[in-house]
Amino acid sequence: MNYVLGIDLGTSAVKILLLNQNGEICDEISKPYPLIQEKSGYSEQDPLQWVDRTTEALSEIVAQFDGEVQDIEGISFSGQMHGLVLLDQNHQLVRNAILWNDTRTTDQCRQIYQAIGKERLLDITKNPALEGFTLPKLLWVKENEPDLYEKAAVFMLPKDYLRYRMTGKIHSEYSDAAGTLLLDINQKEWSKEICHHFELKEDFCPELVESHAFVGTLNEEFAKKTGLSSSTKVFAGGADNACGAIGAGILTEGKTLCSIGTSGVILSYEQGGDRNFQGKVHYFNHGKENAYYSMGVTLAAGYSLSWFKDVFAENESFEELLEEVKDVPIGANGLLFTPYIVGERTPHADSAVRGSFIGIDAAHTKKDFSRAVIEGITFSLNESIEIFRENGMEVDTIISIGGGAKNKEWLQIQADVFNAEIVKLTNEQGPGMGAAMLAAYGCEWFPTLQECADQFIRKGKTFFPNKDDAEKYQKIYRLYKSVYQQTKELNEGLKEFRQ
Ligand SMILES: Nc1ncnc2c1ncn2[C@@H]1O[C@H](COP(=O)(O)OP(=O)(O)O)[C@@H](O)[C@H]1O
Ligand SMILES: O=C(CO)[C@@H](O)[C@H](O)COP(=O)(O)O
Repeated sequence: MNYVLGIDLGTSAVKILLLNQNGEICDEISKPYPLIQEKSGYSEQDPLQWVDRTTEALSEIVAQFDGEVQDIEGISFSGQMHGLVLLDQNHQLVRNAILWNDTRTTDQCRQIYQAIGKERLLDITKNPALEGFTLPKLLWVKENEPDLYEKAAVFMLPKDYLRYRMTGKIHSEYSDAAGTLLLDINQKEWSKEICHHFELKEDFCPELVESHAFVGTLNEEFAKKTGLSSSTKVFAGGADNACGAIGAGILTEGKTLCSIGTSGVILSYEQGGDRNFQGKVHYFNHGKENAYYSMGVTLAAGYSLSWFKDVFAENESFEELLEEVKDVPIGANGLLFTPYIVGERTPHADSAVRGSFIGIDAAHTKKDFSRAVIEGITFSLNESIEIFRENGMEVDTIISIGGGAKNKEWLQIQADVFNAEIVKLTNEQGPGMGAAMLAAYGCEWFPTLQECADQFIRKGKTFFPNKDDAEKYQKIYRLYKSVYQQTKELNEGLKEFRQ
């Protein structure tokens, strides 16, 4: 029996899966690492932590593995998107990585529009200039840390840096490159026009490959440290949302995904790069060759819940925190939460807005707040579904993955708020499964990714919308939608008091 490893370099942790040829999970290990948040709006990580935690996790997997280590045939990756990693000429790190949920770059987004023009940027990249994307981060470093910028010889995305440290080879791949604002997503090449505008040398952007491309084998040093064989094949991998989609079988038109991790996304498969959402949702290359996906993003989905838990229920598990949610009626006894705790992306690209609890009553207890938090996150994701529906897409069945799919009350809330059937997968492992599938496909275990999905992905319980409950949620959703406009100005006024 042969095996593959899927490495999901998430925001909260690296999660590694060992899968056999039947798609059965033989081992899984997760190692957390911290966020570095020096100021409000800043979010960084030390890339060396990614490498060290991955090395530890792989060593543990190998130590627990009772087969022949040479039978672990391939490795691939899924990575948190958009993060900027800068290397100098000797391929040493220049600074910490600036992550996708860092929103310090509002001025740089403005500069991008001034230099390229909004319409032209949309033509080339299919996406607007958002604080979370990579190019604005690069311009921020240029403006604020010119000495460090001078030293930078190449930029990388998080999982591409990890792969470089495992193989010694530098590459980028289309699904993650699509989130940089430097890729011409239809031509599948770094945009000369954008690079030229910002004086980026040609070799500043790594060579582009497909997600399933074989990029080399493990280097001797990494193999020795982990106990893996140096003949293990390494495949490029994909952006975490592309991999989440692969791992959930979102490989044909009409399929929709809801993923609640640190961020939350509603993602829809696109066969071509030609649908026009005018930048209202993101549009990226898929991890499947020559395919795309569109997606709306809630910046702090799972993060809102983990923030709430850390601040108000530090010693409780997520299960304990959500235990009593079922005893609270729809609408959390009149309490409404907006999850804008680090700003928002879809539908409000706004880095200054912040979250709110509206309607706090002396009778409310913690369980009302817990329910309000998960309802609010779900309302925010519903705003992305609304955009898809307004653009003529039918969204009647949604595969739900990520930490948020672990709780059955929340899955039912998704069904009722989205007014769609919600399918849970039995072997749901989020993006790590997609990464492992890219390795399995790369190893030629299957002629297509679809055949790999047919073998590996198993559907579990379906949650059906309840008509009465869906109607109640519609009413509250209308109120939810008005909170953004009504609190926008207040939040701008409060901005100067944030640290
Ligand atoms: N048992 C649970 N029930 C509901 N939500 C959960 C549970 N466990 C984790 N979560 C949510 O899932 C999030 C983490 O999801 P995950 O997919 O692991 O994230 P990431 O890939 O961003 O690191 C947490 O922030 C939390 O809000
Ligand atoms: O910024 C985006 C997508 O545009 C995020 O989805 C990141 O890719 C991080 O994902 P998670 O850690 O929440 O999985």
